[in-house]
Amino acid sequence: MTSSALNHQRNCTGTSNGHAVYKSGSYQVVFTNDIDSSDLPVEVTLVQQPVSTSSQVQEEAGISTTGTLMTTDTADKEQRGQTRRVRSIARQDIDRPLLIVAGAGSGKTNTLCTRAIEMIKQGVAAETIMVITFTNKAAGELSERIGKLMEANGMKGASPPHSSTFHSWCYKLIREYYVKLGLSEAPDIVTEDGDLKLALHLGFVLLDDCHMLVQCETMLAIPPPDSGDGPGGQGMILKKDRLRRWDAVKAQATDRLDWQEPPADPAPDGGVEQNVRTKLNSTMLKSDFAAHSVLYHFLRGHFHRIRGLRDITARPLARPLHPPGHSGFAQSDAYYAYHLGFVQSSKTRGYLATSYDIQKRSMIEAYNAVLRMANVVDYDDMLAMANDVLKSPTILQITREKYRYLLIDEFQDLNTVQMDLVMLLQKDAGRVTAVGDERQSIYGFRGATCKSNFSRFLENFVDANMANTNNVPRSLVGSMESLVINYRSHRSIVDLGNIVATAVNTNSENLLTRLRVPLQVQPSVPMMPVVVSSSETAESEARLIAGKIRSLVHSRACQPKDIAVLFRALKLKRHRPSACLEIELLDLGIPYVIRGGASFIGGASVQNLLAPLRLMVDRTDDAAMRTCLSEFVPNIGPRFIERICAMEPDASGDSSVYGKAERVLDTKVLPKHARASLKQFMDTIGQWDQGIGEMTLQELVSTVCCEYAVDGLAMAMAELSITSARRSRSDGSGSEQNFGQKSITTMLRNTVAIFFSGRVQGAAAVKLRFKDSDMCSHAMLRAFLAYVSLMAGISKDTSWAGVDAVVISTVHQAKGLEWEHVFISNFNEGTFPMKYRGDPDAVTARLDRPVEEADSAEKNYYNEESNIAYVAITRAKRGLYISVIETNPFYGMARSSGVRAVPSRYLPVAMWPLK
Ligand SMILES: Nc1ncnc2c1ncn2[C@@H]1O[C@H](COP(=O)(O)OP(=O)(O)OP(=O)(O)O)[C@@H](O)[C@H]1O
Repeated sequence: MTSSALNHQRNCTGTSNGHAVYKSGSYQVVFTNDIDSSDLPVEVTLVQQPVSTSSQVQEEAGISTTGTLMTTDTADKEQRGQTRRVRSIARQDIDRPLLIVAGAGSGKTNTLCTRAIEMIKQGVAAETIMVITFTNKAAGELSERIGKLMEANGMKGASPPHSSTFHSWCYKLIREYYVKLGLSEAPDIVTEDGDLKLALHLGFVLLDDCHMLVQCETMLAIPPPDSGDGPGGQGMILKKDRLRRWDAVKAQATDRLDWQEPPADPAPDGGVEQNVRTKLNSTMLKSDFAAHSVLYHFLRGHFHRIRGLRDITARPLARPLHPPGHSGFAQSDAYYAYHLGFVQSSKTRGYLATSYDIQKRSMIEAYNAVLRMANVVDYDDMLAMANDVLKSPTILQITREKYRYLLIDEFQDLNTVQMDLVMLLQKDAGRVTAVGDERQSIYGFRGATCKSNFSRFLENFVDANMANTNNVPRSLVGSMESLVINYRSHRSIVDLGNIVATAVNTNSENLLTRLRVPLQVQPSVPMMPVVVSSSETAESEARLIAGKIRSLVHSRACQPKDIAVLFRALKLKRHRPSACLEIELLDLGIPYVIRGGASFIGGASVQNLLAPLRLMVDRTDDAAMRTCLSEFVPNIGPRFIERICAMEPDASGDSSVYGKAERVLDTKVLPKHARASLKQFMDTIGQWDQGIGEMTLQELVSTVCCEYAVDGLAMAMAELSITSARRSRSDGSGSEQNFGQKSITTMLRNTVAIFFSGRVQGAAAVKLRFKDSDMCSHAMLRAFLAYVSLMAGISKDTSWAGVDAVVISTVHQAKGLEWEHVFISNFNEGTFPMKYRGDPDAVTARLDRPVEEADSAEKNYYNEESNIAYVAITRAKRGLYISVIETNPFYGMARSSGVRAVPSRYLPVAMWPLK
């Protein structure tokens, strides 16, 4: 018997209105099934007792409460009281430091914005105020809130304070003072998708099998044949086999990368990617020794790593690793992600400066060297370089004058370098306001130094405005305020947040634990139940959530954009945890967008199918053409694709792969059977293109699916995860294969339907006034493809901002945001928290961990995991729906194994779904 069932037996106390009622402590658990479809899993609703848990939690924390509901008058008074309180905090001496430590939804950001307005009211020039946060979205929200407050305070039209992210502010500084960094021109920002992966790829590409590894090692250790420099360079007699091997290395590299002889001068408009290629090409071809050695180290770092990986997984790298845009890229994406993740997190944590092992160091150094050669900076560079710029006393003075007041949101997320920047700017003046919440510290894995941020603030800004009341030694206190009322959420959501926040055994009693008080709710806030549901599988969970979303949207309780579904992670190996939900939402015609992870619709199986359509709107889309060649043209493999790519551009300079494929048909470069298949493909695309204007978009998409959907099936099965693929639908569609194919086809057809539905407010379809009965045009097709990219989380196109769609997001990406209704998927052990694997690389090494706590890595890890649960819960304003899956599909708990998944430890036992 499961523990939830035990709990069921223990607590059942009778029935009420047809529902079984269970009591546990101060909870009332109502066993209900209020969802229309009878085959849905049973849902359990937690309703708190009238004298709510708020009072219990507050009493335990020593906070008195009457626990009674207030009248409207009282609520108004309460509201006015809070407004006064926020103002009084905001007005505290603006020239002195202020630290506000408070829980989720308690108005920290609000208070920060109000303080900026107070500063302007008191005569501070707006342009000397800098309000700073972490993400563009949060910075945008800050601007919006400040704008509204300015309007409310009669300052409409006046110039607002600067609001920026740390990174964009640092980048501005670097661009202004790049000469001080010894750079000849201002660096560009490396692009996540292209350049970073390319930098790593340049190492990988030569190393995709053992044979090549050995060759690279040998060949790169000696200068190439035409070298005049380097050790043993001049006059060195190279044996014939070595010469041959060198040519072989170069030939393979040429094949893989479209390696070209570098032009005399890099094309000025060639872009960052071209520059990286050109410079590294020349290191190979011209054998400039210094650059050659950089490449050598770069490669060395990688193949040690790759060998290590190979040992761990005991799997050879069977597939070549492909550059972004190459048709095989999706498969190798995981490798890039792994290596990029490693390099970036290592840089952030500053391993380079510590005694990290030599291979890893050389890998990072080499990676940095590639970026420097291309004169691009990544996000870590921006911070470190800004710190370097500010080492100049003159620049520091100018910058301090320019930004006299600094206001920081999400203070707990600063890393050491960001904290150093704050100190550099404000240590003497102390005109700094910081707001934060230790409970929302979830970026330890990226180097955030939460605890030391607070203590550094307090130690450095000892000039206290006022002491905190929680027995914090006055000598330590800079200036603190605690906001204790949550203005965002309904009572039961706040209660659950408090339970998660207090249930966790935190580290020893420290300053912050003394500052931490449970959140209270506005007494006037009505009580809405937190809904806990239990589903058998990921598929039934998806149906349950999608069904609930449909009822919310249909009942006009809210719009799709007021709803979020939060996942702990959106990509686990090759599984896409959101895949089932995406299918269900599309089935129901509900638009969605993905934030912070990979979606099923963004995965290779669906995106490959869109490649022919992409080609139709842009024949020069080489990535789409390569995808089509490798996925949909029989008899054409990687070798033939490279032969096509190696064709010369035509007289007009057309160097597109599509153009080359057309020309290759008139040559004997490919064997007859391959040419025949290629011709058939090109004819099909040509026919479809001619058909544009004669069929609707729906017909066009259906035609493409009919022709090609079956080809991407294997990948789709993997992405849907085994359990999804095994699902047999009630419509009797039968086999796994049918299901996969049907899913993809239906998904795309449904996506088209949503595109036209007019639901996607602010979207191009609406702006351009397309109708589903219109014949498809190139403009319509382009808009549709842009929409799919947005849904998939691939696009960063801002013209789609404000799209009315359900947000599917990771918890990390949801930080600082709020929605009317929040669903949390898979609230199981193993997901919330994710299992500690004891690997400091992967999870929890933190710079702020004192030496004596070194053995408490696991404890720190689970602390941060509980913060993640806390952040997820506290994003909800009105409705919180927690879903437990009984057979957790992502952690090997297959139903057949008989192992039942356990609800998350953060869910009080009284709330466990009963079966
Ligand atoms: N004094 C107030 N009166 C009414 N509503 C408020 C007040 N302060 C904040 N709110 C509302 O409560 C919600 C949360 O506010 P805010 O985002 O400022 O909190 P926060 O402490 O920064 O939250 P988090 O740390 O979870 O991101 C917002 O919807 C905001 O409009």
